[in-house]
Amino acid sequence: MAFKPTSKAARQPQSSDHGESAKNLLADKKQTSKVKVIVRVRPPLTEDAKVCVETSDSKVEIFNHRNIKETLQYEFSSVFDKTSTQQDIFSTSIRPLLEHAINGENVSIFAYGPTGAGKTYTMLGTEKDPGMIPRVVRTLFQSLHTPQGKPCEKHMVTFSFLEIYNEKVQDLLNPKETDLPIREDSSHNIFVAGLTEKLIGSYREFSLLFGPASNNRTVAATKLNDHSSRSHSIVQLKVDTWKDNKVFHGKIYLIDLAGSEDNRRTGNSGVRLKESGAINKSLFVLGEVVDAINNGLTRIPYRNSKLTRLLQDSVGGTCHSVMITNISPEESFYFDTYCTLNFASKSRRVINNNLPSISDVQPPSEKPRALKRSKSASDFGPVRNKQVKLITSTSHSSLNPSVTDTVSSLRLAKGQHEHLEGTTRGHKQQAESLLLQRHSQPAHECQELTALKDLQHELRAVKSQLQQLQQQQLLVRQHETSNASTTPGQPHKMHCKPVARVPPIDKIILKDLTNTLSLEETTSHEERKTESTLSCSVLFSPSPVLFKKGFKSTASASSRQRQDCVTPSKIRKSLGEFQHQQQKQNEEFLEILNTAPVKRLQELHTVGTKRARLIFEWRLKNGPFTSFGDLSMIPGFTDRYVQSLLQGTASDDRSKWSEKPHQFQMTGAMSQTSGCSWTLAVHISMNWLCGQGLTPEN
Ligand SMILES: Nc1ncnc2c1ncn2[C@@H]1O[C@H](COP(=O)(O)OP(=O)(O)OP(=O)(O)O)[C@@H](O)[C@H]1O
Repeated sequence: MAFKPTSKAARQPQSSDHGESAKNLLADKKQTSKVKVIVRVRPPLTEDAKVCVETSDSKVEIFNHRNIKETLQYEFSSVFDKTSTQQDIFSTSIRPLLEHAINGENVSIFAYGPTGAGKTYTMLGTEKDPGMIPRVVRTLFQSLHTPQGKPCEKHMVTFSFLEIYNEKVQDLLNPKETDLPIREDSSHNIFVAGLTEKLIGSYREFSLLFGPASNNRTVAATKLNDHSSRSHSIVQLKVDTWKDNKVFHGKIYLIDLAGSEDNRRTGNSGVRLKESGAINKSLFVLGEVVDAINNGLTRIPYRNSKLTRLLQDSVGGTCHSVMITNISPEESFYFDTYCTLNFASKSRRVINNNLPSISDVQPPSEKPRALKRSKSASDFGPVRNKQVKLITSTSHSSLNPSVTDTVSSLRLAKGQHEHLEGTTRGHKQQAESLLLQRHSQPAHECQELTALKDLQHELRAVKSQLQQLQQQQLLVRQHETSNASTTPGQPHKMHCKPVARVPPIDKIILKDLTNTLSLEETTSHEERKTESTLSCSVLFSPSPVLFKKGFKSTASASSRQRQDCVTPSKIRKSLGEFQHQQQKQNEEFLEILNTAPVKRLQELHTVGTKRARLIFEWRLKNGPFTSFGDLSMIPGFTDRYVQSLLQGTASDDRSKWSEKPHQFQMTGAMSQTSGCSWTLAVHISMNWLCGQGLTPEN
């Protein structure tokens, strides 16, 4: 190498004496380049795994757990499915960026995703199938070498390797340095003071340093990944280029982020739990930074974490960034995938598949219904596979919509069940380890006592949620069994209890509402209460399509008039609208919880400054709320408070409604299932079938 490293202050590509290229760069500075977000779906890890992710062109689809009639569709710059190779990703999305670094611009490439989704595989790869890091270095040197394969004297490359672990910068080339400061020079270049920089002239020189240094990375086994990366590992390549007696400084960051974690599933405790808090906080801030850049905001919160502070001169501005979002296709990772897609893409389309819901159970139609979208049997993973299969098996007679829908319901209930079981196990482990600590230390020294209390509290909430789901699962399974045994052409039967017959849901709903109306006739005051209790949150006006169209409009009329007015189709429609509205409101509320600043949060009903700050801090530490249930994990947020926050009513209202089992169940379902309107639908319908003193023969 003919050139010595230049001073850090010289690492400013936009200096006015950089010649023509620099002028162009200066002109470009006005434009802020967005972070390109691509998605990679890894192959299922076992052959018989059920998958829940479907990809097409630049779109990713998953089913909507809040409403099984719907599909969520996300759009990205590019989507790489399970068959994609490292070479595909490198040649289409990464290689074009290298030219920018050689021209003196900054480039960052980072892999984001939940633990076990394939980030390390994508960035590092294997010996046989190298990932982005080795490919970038190899290709960079190929570009910098002369056609004869000799190093070109116009360029110089320095290599550094660091990790950010628990918000501390550690030098992986010199592991003794464990907490290096991040600084900014007078030209706004960001650098790590004291970080080892090694001059490298070939890929071989790089691998000789990189291999051993990788062993210094902090990895540990979690329940979901035996070699889980517990830190953000960052390869830094500085590329200095001399041209026309001027020097251009480019920088490439190659980042394997630590996995975004749901500690309820990873079973993390103690040190792992602390690591996890730091991981989730920095990823949350990274998400905010990417959002701010992609939305063209002027204030970008780089300083809120070490990771984003370090990336300040390499993400946004004139820099070129690609975020590779890794997701797992297995159904067991559904909630991770759902959160990751929401993180990576702030916009999504909800597609109504127009399938009947479990509350729409009807006798089979005469002719098989055409599938709305004519797709192959592999369409949308096993959910649709199963539907297609079931449809085929009944195609000689009639399509029984309830069977297909119930199967989806059951699968979802199973998914939630597994999720909660994982959660419960995780909490138990955490509680056990904290208890151990408690016994081994004097009480006043045990800093984790508060955490233990919170965990025990949370554990109780999760257990009751689990019980709910188990009951639902049982009911749905009974329902499925009865449907599956329905022979083609026969009227549809639904078994609430073994071998029991139940009339079509229309009649049940009508009867149910008529009962309700006669109850309501006794007190119009209670009717008003019902409305407010049913509203999920005081944030939203008490809903009520159901009441506007059903209960309310008929409450003052005579019983006969009411029956005329409340037709089954009206009620079904109202129910559908109600569920839809409920779901929309829930999503809006979650959105507020996940995005609103403290000032906005404190405007929510019963949320003062202190609680708003607690919500905000929890979000910072643990990432976005995935459901309303998460609220009860915030220290000081009791179940009772969360319920009253969601319902917007004093908690003692509930007891009044226990007189009316269907209403009580509706509110109960909403609060306990974190606003999952699908569960609400199951509760309503199952309760209609089994509760209210309705025998199946009625
Ligand atoms: N595209 C792929 N093809 C084949 N196997 C893959 C692919 N992606 C990931 N895997 C495998 O999946 C497992 C988990 O991958 P990996 O360790 O890269 O996950 P990760 O997202 O880095 O997890 P963590 O955040 O916990 O470190 C590994 O066994 C890996 O070999």
